[in-house]
Amino acid sequence: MSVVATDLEWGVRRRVVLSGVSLSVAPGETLGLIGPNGSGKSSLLRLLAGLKRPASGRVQIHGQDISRVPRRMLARQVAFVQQSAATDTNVSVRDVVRLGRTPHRSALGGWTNADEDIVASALERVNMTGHANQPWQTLSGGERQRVHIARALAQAPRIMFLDEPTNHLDIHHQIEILRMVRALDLTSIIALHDMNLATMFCDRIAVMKDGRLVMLGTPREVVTAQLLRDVFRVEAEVSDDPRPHIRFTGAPGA
Ligand SMILES: Nc1ncnc2c1ncn2[C@@H]1O[C@H](COP(=O)(O)OP(=O)(O)OP(=O)(O)O)[C@@H](O)[C@H]1O
Repeated sequence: MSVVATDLEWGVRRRVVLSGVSLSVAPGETLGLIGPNGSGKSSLLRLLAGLKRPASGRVQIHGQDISRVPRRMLARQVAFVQQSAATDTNVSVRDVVRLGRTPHRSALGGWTNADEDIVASALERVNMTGHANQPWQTLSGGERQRVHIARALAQAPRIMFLDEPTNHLDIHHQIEILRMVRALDLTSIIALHDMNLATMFCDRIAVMKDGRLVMLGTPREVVTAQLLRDVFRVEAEVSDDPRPHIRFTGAPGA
């Protein structure tokens, strides 16, 4: 499913947080969202997923304005993996992943074997089958992150939004999770701080700065020494074989 944003504006009280953001993500594409702290990545993801309403502008998913799509229908199509999301504490890992099935269940329909199989396979995909009966609150930070991703997988969405999905993960699981998301037959938009991971796993990269989208293109077009200096205020060398790879050399003037 495609995601198209047109001229989004959003703010809090009198402060403008996002301004003039337009972008278009093709069905099946993996888009990376990068930018310094506070540049508006999470806010933009929330607007694109329909969790917040823009002050002006609009978001269309599969050609439909999401402000007109009923919430339940939207929840069947869109999954959102938040940064360090809180979950009710007194539940098992399997119960957390079962929550992903909620939008697909009818008011009268019970829990089916098909639901249980989907939950089991979501746990398997993130390597958490052995933890299925463990209380949620006893998990490590990285394990929680993987369970949140399993919950999103159990939702069987057509579009997945992920806000810093790798921030608690060891390098093996960072790569595994991004490889898995990329291999899924869905559109994904992923806010990431690690630019080398963004260049490895994203078809295109969008760059946010001060609430504006300042660049959008392939990793090769976007990830340059100039961009790293202008947007992130770091000096770096970017090699280009076969994808851009960044070696940081210091802060400007350091
Ligand atoms: N509900 C809110 N109330 C007040 N300010 C907010 C709110 N939501 C976001 N902001 C502000 O908007 C700006 C953008 O925040 P956002 O979380 O979108 O940035 P980000 O690029 O995701 O940052 P990070 O890389 O640190 O996660 C920040 O300055 C933040 O303080």
